[in-house]
Amino acid sequence: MRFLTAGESHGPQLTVIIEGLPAGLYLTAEAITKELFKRQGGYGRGRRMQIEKDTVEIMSGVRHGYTLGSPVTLIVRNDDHKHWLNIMGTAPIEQSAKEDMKRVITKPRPGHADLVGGMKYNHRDLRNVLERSSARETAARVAVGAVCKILLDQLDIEIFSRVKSIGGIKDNGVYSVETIREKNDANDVRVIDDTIAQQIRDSIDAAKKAGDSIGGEVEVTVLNAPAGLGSYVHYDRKLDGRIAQSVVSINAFKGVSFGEGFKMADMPGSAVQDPIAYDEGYIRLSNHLGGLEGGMTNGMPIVVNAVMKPIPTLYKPLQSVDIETKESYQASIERSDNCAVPAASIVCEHAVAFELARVVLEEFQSNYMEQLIEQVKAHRDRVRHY
Ligand SMILES: Cc1cc2nc3c(=O)[nH]c(=O)nc-3n(C[C@H](O)[C@H](O)[C@H](O)COP(=O)(O)O)c2cc1C
Ligand SMILES: C=C(O[C@@H]1CC(C(=O)O)=C[C@@H](OP(=O)(O)O)[C@H]1O)C(=O)O
Repeated sequence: MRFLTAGESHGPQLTVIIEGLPAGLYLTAEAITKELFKRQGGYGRGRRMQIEKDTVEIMSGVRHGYTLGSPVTLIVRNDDHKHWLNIMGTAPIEQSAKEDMKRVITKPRPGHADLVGGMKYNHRDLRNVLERSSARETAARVAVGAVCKILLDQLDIEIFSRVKSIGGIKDNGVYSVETIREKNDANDVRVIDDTIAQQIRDSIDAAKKAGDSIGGEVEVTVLNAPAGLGSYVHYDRKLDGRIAQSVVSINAFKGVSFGEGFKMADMPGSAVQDPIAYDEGYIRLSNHLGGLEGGMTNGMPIVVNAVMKPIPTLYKPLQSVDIETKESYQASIERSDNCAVPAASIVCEHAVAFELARVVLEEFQSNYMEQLIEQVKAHRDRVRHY
């Protein structure tokens, strides 16, 4: 399975084509949209999210509610586009109004793609860069992940996420799966502890007031993935590596780890490796490694931690240089979120869902859903008795 996304942040729409889905998967636009709504929310988002009502439309590959095995095309219209008709229009530059040309961006924001993107593609208007480098694209990635979650649900594989810290304020509690499942969407910062949720909101407000931004850490959990997905035999088949690529490619994500993650550097081996036992199947007596050994799932929950840096657009901008005059200026200010960690946790969850679904479809015969379900069941039975 693979996908392509297209679309500029203030263009007419985002488009996704997903190729390689089995036939016979029950898929509705409403179910996908439900996941997109979660990404739209979250404390710290800017005004754009009040303009949009991210709603998915299915344009191909589904008939009477079921996938056909042909490419599935999804679109999400940008409601904000109507405010950008002249700026994002197709009229040749000579016909553009002087007013619009004044909105050319020449003062790159440190930490965003503006300067290097401009150098690389030889753009003089940095809007040509930011329109595509914007995390608007992550709405399309969530749409893909939502389809993947629906597919994985048919195989009893569940994926969810939560926020573990924002701006240094941590929700360090050890929570059961049931608690996380029940509480991760219960507040607008997606932490489990309500007192910490309020401290985080205050911290986001304080950063906003100071013209600053903050980042944080998120956790994605995958339950009931069968053992043996991925492979140890070659670098690009290792599932931990594939998940890491998928997650770090999300805008502003700078690090990923599994299970105990970077803490492992300070732990002895006896506290890191997970002892093996047998109880009508192979189990582990702990899950420090986060469900992955040798680039393969080991049957335990997969636990992915990921770090998002603070948003680069600052209302109190840092020093920059005007690319036309080469003079020192403050960077330009684009309308912006000041913290998008809660929204980004949803993106991360869906990026992991894509990698999981992709590896499942590689591993098992999957022209149609019944075949896939049967194959996964047979595999689970075999490894249980191995
Ligand atoms: C959900 C989400 C929302 C974001 N919103 C903004 C924003 O409003 N303003 C901004 O400057 N960056 C925002 N970012 C981050 C930038 O898109 C990102 O920093 C930029 O594309 C540069 O890429 P890099 O940080 O991965 O190097 C957001 C990221 C995510 C995941
Ligand atoms: C549009 C989304 O996020 C955008 C991501 C983003 C950026 O620079 O990454 C900048 C902002 O764009 P705008 O200037 O249009 O408000 C965010 O709103 C979204 O998440 O759907």
